[in-house]
Amino acid sequence: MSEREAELESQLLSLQQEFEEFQAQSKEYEEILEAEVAEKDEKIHKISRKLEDIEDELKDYKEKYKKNEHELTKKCEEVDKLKRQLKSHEDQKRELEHLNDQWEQSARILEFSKQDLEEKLYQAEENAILYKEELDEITVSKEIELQRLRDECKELKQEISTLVAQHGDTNKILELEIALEKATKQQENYNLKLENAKSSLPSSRFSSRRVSADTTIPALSEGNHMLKVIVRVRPILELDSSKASCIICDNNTLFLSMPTSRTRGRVSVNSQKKYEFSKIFDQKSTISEVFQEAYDCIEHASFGGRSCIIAYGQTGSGKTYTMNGIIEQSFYALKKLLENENIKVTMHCIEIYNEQVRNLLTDLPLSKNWNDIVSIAEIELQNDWVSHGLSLIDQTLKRRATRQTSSNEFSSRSHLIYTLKIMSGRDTGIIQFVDLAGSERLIKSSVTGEMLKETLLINKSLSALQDVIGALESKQNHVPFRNSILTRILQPTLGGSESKITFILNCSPSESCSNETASTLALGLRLQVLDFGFLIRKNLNCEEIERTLKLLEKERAEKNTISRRLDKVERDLESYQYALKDREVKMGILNTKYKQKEKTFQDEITKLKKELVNLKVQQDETNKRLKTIAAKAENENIFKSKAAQLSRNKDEHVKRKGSISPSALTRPSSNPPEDVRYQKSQTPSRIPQPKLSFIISANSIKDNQLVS
Ligand SMILES: Nc1ncnc2c1ncn2[C@@H]1O[C@H](COP(=O)(O)OP(=O)(O)OP(=O)(O)O)[C@@H](O)[C@H]1O
Repeated sequence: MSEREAELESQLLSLQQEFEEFQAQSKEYEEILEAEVAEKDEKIHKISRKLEDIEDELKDYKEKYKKNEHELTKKCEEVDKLKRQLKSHEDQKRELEHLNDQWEQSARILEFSKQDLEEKLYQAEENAILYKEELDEITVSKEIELQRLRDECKELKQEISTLVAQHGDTNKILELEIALEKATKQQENYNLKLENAKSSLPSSRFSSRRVSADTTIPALSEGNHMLKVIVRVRPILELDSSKASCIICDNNTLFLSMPTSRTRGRVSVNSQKKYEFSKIFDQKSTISEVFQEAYDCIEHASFGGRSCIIAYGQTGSGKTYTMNGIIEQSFYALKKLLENENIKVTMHCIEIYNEQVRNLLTDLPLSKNWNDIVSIAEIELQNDWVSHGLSLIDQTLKRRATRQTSSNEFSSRSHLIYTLKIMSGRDTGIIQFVDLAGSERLIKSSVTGEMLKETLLINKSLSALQDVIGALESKQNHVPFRNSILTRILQPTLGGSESKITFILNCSPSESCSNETASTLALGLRLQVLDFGFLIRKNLNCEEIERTLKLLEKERAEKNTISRRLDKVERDLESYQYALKDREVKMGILNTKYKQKEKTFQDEITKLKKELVNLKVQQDETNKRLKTIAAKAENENIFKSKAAQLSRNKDEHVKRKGSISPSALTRPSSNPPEDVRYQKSQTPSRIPQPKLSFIISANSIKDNQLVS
């Protein structure tokens, strides 16, 4: 082997070694890259999956949002509809108020004409007395004349008989007989006139007053219902938000100051309403005074009749306070009235809460099955029935459902009914004491949720009670007792044919309660006018009065219908206003929720976009590195071809050596060929190429995917 050959061989060897090193290095590098690419692949895959999920979720939310938007539009339309309804109700209310004003005006006119008629009646009665006196005088004078005629007749008869005896003159006898007949006829006429005058004379003022004093309570219907409406005003208390009083009582007239307009929340003008009731108890009244007015109910029950004492009014107006006092006094009064009777007394204490019934003498829960509860709840009181009954009532008061409302810290949220049955022989007297739940205006009480349901049900049962009384008042064939549990339980005493009812209107004098007081008194007025005409008709028989009363009655019925409609519209208005408020609140919550969700999505999308940008940067870096590797592989290829060229040159040189002299072959070459010098730093030939093309293509695919 020549020196040149050995040199080339060593060069080749070193190149081969260098190439192997490079190959090993590049393999290592390739593995790292492959692992890195696989990892990136995995990450990209995961992210694209997450992206897809998020896109799906986004799509879902967009759909939901669209749906909610649709719902929102629908709700907005509903709100608009409600607003329109509200407006029409307000218009209706205004119209009804106008009608009411008109009615009040015509009622005032009728009241005047009633007074006028009463005046006329009084005059007629006065005249009747004078007429009677005159008639008495005439009667006396006529009786004297009659007596004179009788005497004359007697004288004539005697004269006739004397004449017949003395002369037998028939003409004279005939003349005298005619005169006698005339005198007799005249006497009969006088008698007849006297009788007629006596019978046509109206009863005296005293007698008509006596009749009305016997029937002081107006009848509720054709039957013998007797209703008495009384008012009790409690004093101003610590709990009242306004200590100013809006009520002035003057005997049985009550003046109520009402704020009529408000400027920036401050009352600017006050109007005064006047009410008249058969009895008004002012702030200083005692329970004994109030009880005196309910006494006839107690007496009636002690005789086996049906009686009902009801306390009505807004929450905190003193219903429970008054009713407790009345119950206690009633028990003692009944005991006194029935002292010598052999009686059996039963009692049940029922609470009606949210149209469910509870026996307050047990710990059993509320139930819808009112009939069963009522029949089971009845218990017989012991011999000392007064103290037994009162101690049981004490227990029930502790069990009653109460709640703090805007107007009362311990507002009773249930209707409480105590029913006492007094059995004596075959007679059974029943008396019901009813402490109604506080009536509250929805807007003022600003209630929501469970409390709202409670208030709505209380108001519903109170209006059912009004409807029942209204039906009894207008003598309808159908009385809607079935509309609420309250009216069903009160049916024995309200619906009986000989019932006595005392309705106590409890009022708070606080200025802050003037609206509630006005609505309590309005109900009282409706009750008070029941069958006023019936009472008058019973005692008087004047055509004009009859006509006027009929008119008055018609007007009253009309007014009551209008008032009931007004009440209903007001109630509806309150419910609508509440519903509107509720919907607005719900819409607000929904909007906030949407906004929150939208923000969360936006944040997530921003985060993902950032991640995507980071990944792209990483991908670019990887691509750059791959490109460097590809360039290196390119160089390697060039190096390989150069190495091949070198080996070909070597082969040629060997061949040429065979033909050229050995000296020429052994001459050392001071300058190795240019390409060999270059090749020294390159990779030797016949070394397997790293599989870079795969990596490049795989990465370019990923790159393209990411870009897309
Ligand atoms: N005539 C009165 N004299 C003094 N205090 C009274 C009088 N009437 C009521 N009160 C007091 O007023 C408060 C409210 O009365 P009460 O509980 O009887 O009202 P209510 O109408 O039954 O209320 P609710 O319907 O909310 O139960 C109580 O503290 C009571 O003692």
